[in-house]
Parts: sequence; structure tokens; C-alpha cells
Amino acid sequence: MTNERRVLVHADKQTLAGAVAARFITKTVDILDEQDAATVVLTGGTVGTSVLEAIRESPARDMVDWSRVHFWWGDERWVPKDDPERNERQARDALLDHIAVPAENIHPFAASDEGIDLQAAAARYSEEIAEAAPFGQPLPRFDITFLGVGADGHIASLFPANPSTSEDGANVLAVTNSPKPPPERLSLTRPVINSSERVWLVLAGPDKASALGLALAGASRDEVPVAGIKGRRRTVFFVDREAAAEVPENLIAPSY
Ligand SMILES: O=C(O)[C@H](O)[C@@H](O)[C@H](O)[C@H](O)COP(=O)(O)O
Repeated sequence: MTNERRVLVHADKQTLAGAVAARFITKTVDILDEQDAATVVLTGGTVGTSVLEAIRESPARDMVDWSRVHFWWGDERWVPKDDPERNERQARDALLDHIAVPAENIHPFAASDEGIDLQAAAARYSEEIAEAAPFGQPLPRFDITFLGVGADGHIASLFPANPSTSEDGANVLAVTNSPKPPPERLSLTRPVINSSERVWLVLAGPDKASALGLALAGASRDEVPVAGIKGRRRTVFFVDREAAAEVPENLIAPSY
């Protein structure tokens, strides 16, 4: 199988979430057959959260040995720990609080009410990522990284025409001018995201069609950040029909 970006189209958002959940469970079981642990990077956003809910509701859920799965985040909103807008809070409600994953396997960003400022929170997460890396390696092996995609083509908290989007000298960014509220966020940088073995992008709805079409047609990664995303082994766009409206036919994988 090549590392070319693949587009898998599903009838609607609910079907998409169910299909991604099933694929995630199967792939994670396979990874754990070959490795001691599986490392997953979660995304915020409604589609990413729907996928976590579908994993929770899957009858196959506990085929995964959750004790060997680690969870990180691609980005986080700079809000208090228990704010319902916090990606960690939404992921715990959707899945993490419902599976037997050890607390020490969950690696959230700091929250705005934990006594450090945004810049220090970015530095701390960058250090935690580096500390989790195998000896001699700069980064952990991220086996699956989920990303939602904004209508403007943003991924994580990397937004168009924003100098921080092309920042590649750090692992984690402090974002202070996000066009998507809240304005202050924390985000992995593009090189860290692209260090992932697999990047799974999940998007649904007609408002995503333009960004996806542009990205696959070769748009600038600074103008359409999702255009600059590519995993080391696999890059799969899981989309619904509405989001696929501007995807060239030859890029759409046959649906079984
Ligand atoms: O913290 C966030 O807001 C997300 O990480 C963000 O990147 C999100 O994934 C996209 O905006 C898509 O969101 P939807 O899936 O809700 O369209």
C-alpha cells in the first residue's frame, strides 16, 4: 500500500464515525500484537468527538487492551481544567472515562487554572513529549494521530496565514490569536504531527468540501494547513459525501 493520501467516503457523519471507530479498534489490536504499546493523538472538534463516542459504543471496544494504550492531544483550548470546551474534558466524557486506561497513560495539556501561563504550558508539553520518546529519539512513536479539519483548512490549532502554522523549530506552540474560539490555544507543530505513523483526518459537512478539495489539489500548506499534513506511513481522509464534493474522482478510494 502506498503512502499516498487516501480518501474514504461515507454516507454521512454517523456512518463515518462508526467506520472510523471500527477501523481504530482493529488497527489498535493489530498494533498491540506487534508492539508493547500503542500511542494515539486525539483531536478536538465535533467529528473527532463523535468517533470517540462510537468507539465507546462499539461492542468490540474491549478487544483493545487499553492498559497498553497512551493518549496525547494534538491541541487544546486554553480554558480551565473542567471547562466543557476543553478537548480533554470532551474526550473523557466521550471515551476515556469509560475504558480501563490507566490514569498515567493519559497525557493532557495543562489547563489555564493550573498555575502556569500559556507559554509555560507549551514548554511543559514539549518536554513531556520529549521525555516520552525512546532513548536517542526526539519524539515518541505516534501510531495514530486523529485530526479534525476546519472549513478554513486548519488542523489542530494551526490556522491559515498564521506564522505559527509554519513554525517547525518547536514541538508545541502557544497560539494567541485563534480565529476559532477560544483565541488562546496550545498545538503540536506540523513536524510533530507529520512524525506520526498514521494520520487519520475526520471531516464531515458541506463547509469542509472546499478546504479538502484545495488541499488535495496542491494548495499551499500555509494557506490551507491540512495540505501540509502527511503521516510517515498512512494519511487517510475519512469524509462524508458532502465534504467529498470537490475531491477529484481519481483520489476517492473504492468503497467496499
Ligand atoms: O480544538 C479544536 O477545535 C480542534 O482540534 C479543531 O482543530 C477541530 O478539529 C476542527 O476545528 C474541526 O472541528 P469540527 O470537527 O467540529 O468541524
